[in-house]
Amino acid sequence: MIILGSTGSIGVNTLIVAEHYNITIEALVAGNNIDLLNQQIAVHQPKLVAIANEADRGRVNHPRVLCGAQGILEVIEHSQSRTVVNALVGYAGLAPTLKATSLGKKVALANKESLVVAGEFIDMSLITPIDSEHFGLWYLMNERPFSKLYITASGGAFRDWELDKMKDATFSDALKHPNWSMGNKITIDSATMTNKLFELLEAKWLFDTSNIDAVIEKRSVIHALVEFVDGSTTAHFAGVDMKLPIAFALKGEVTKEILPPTNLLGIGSLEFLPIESTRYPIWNIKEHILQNPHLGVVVNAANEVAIKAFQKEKCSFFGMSEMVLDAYKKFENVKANNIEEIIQIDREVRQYAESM
Ligand SMILES: NC(=O)C1=CN([C@@H]2O[C@H](COP(=O)(O)OP(=O)(O)OC[C@H]3O[C@@H](n4cnc5c(N)ncnc54)[C@H](OP(=O)(O)O)[C@@H]3O)[C@@H](O)[C@H]2O)C=CC1
Ligand SMILES: CC(=O)[C@@H](O)[C@H](O)COP(=O)(O)O
Ligand SMILES: [Mn+2]
Repeated sequence: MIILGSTGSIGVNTLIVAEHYNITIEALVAGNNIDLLNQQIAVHQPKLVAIANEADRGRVNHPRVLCGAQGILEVIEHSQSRTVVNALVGYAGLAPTLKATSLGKKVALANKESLVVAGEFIDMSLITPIDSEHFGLWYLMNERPFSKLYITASGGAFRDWELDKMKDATFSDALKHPNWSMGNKITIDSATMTNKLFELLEAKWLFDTSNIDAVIEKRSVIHALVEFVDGSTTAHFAGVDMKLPIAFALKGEVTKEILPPTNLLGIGSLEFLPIESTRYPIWNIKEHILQNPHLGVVVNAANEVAIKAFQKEKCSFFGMSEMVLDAYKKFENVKANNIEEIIQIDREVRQYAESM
């Protein structure tokens, strides 16, 4: 197996699961965290390694180190492994997903942006999601006909803040996720509800349905619900730990305990709340983008520019969704016919967003 993004939140959890199942690690890909990568190299002895920057090559304790975006593609190209775990973050994960699937490799996909940006052009038969909600949906559906899918949202860092106070929220405020410990980008996306919008699109491509919605469940005890044609609804309860979805993505079936069972008497009351666009302005486009999922490339590109601007204090918290919604309006008539056009649209949207 090869792991793209081994030094990140998902990558580290994936290595724990891989050790649990004695899965051989053929290659590791990291960005800048060379110290952690060297620790992982010492334990897993990969044949091949890639990192983001050439300047760090000398610090990596390995004889075969590739670098940059091209280096990641070469790792995939030269690997014998049938499975690639894509735990890279953002648009940077798309080309590796396309490379792996073009070689017929299975992709255990945490990098949801691959599907948000180019789901139409990805072979879903090779994709297994590493995402708690989509694992839950798959677990519940169990190949039975359903009438509607639901995923839950924690509400993110500002779910209980006064709207007025959110106007002055900072990047570090937004990193305080109420339930999960994750990488920075997804945590910011949780605060704006962009992560949930992305997850609706992810589910559209994975399960070929737009009949899906999201509700806030603040405890993140329930991750997904499926409403079946008979009118019954089942819910997926699981602990706040990605090792369960990862174990299923790697092993297909899991026959022993991965997480402590849910203590039903310890949960207390559960509540489902609506996602309101006054607090999460990105939710204004939810219905439209579900009917026009090809516009995911626009939202993702503008969102990545907006997050960088927010981090550099060049825009406010709500300024991020203003940037995204502006770009969405500007590019609402684009439709890519192939990956080359996806790449072009991404470039144009980023240029537009950066000029705002
Ligand atoms: N964290 C979670 O619980 C969940 C995450 N996801 C999704 O999984 C993906 C990964 O998320 P997460 O683990 O939180 O992200 P992190 O930011 O924690 O990790 C990202 C990983 O990608 C590496 N990386 C980033 N840029 C590059 C680059 N240019 N070249 C090589 N490596 C790079 C980082 O390296 P380094 O750190 O060494 O710089 C790190 O190993 C995202 O798409 C996210 O939406 C989905 C569900 C849950
Ligand atoms: C763990 C996981 O799957 C994340 O996508 C998490 O669900 C994000 O939390 P939010 O529900 O706050 O977006
Ligand atoms: Mn999720």
